[in-house]
Amino acid sequence: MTGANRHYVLAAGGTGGHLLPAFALAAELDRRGHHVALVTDARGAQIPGKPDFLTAHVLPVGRFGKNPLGWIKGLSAVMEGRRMARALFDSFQPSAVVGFGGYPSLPALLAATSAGIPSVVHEQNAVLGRVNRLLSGRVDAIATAYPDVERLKPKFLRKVHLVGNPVRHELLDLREEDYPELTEDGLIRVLVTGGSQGARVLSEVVPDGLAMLPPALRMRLQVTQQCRPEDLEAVRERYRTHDIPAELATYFEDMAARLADAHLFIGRAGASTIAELTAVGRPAILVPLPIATDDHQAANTVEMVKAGGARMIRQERFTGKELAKQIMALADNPKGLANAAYAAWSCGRPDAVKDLADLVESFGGAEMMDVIRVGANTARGATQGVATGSASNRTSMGGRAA
Ligand SMILES: CC(=O)N[C@H]1[C@@H](OP(=O)(O)OP(=O)(O)OC[C@H]2O[C@@H](n3ccc(=O)[nH]c3=O)[C@H](O)[C@@H]2O)O[C@H](CO)[C@@H](O)[C@@H]1O
Repeated sequence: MTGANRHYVLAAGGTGGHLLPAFALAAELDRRGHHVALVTDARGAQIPGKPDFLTAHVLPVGRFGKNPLGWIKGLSAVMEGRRMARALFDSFQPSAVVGFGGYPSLPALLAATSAGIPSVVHEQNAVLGRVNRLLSGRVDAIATAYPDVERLKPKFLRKVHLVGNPVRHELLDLREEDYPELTEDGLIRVLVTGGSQGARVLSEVVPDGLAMLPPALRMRLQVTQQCRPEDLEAVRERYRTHDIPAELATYFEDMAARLADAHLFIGRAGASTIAELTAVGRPAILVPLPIATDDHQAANTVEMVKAGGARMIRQERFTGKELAKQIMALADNPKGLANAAYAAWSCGRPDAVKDLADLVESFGGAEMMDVIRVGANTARGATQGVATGSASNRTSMGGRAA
């Protein structure tokens, strides 16, 4: 489709939420024979998971303080970052620059757009982040993870390409596997995680909430729960009191195996968590982080909830009683959880990294944007005039019809 041996620069900063999709795209572009460089900040350079071939170029962070001095400092860091990015582009000669959000994205994309280098931003959440918002008028394309993205001006919809969020291979491999068997009296395995940092509220509410389920259901529970280190002992004690078997850890390295076994997920609504649940097809009770910028975790739940694959509980209403009520609503008949699993699966975008790489590759050669207008995988995306990724992700569910 396109020639190999092009050069691309990816810019992402701060947290794994921005860096991990950049690493996934870097690996895909490298696999296609291109050269890739990363522009990040000091924090981003420490995030584990960077492919070995990827050289990281560190830019100063341009945080804008609230007072005039903070503003001047922020602005001068952005200008310095822009100058450094421009010097890198002069020697590396990228065909396109791709920003994933976080502070380093801003100077890198400013340098690209002012030099006439094609530019793309990828938004992982269902609300356009601050840096992506600032850049949306200047860049050539906006890749999104959800059909509806808040805080995106309608006049920029024509630049939008729905691709999804990249998901690790070992999780994608589970997409064609069946939902784990759920018999009338067999085990119900519940997985609870709070995102990369864990979440205290899950430790406080989930054990007692599960204990409020009717005895016939409660006796079948087997829990796997991520807890912050300081909460581990108290949570262990709660489960012991309720006589519910539970395996607890501060972080599970084997998420693929954990999700493969789980009948139900309870946790936060970070972008990767949602992408993984919908890639594998697991029903969920989602409790968005209330302090997430522009309430983006609540927005992230909308598609899954509408499809019937998840229930959302606001943290201020997240009590044991409410949790038990929502679980009962999901598992209201023997096929309830399996049906919800299928609904979750139908929201998955397993071709995210491929579609994003196709979009990026469409720059810099004779071939242009039409190559990624390959289908319409949501009616809403189509009516908005949003170019979408591959439609192939919606055709089957590996024999898991409920
Ligand atoms: C607290 C915070 O600011 N979170 C933001 C952060 O996501 P944050 O990194 O907190 O959460 P995500 O859901 O995006 O990712 C969590 C990742 O950790 C993995 N995991 C989790 C627990 C565990 O025991 N083992 C494990 O491997 C999950 O499988 C997943 O891949 O960036 C995302 C993308 O911008 C945002 O949507 C989130 O709102």
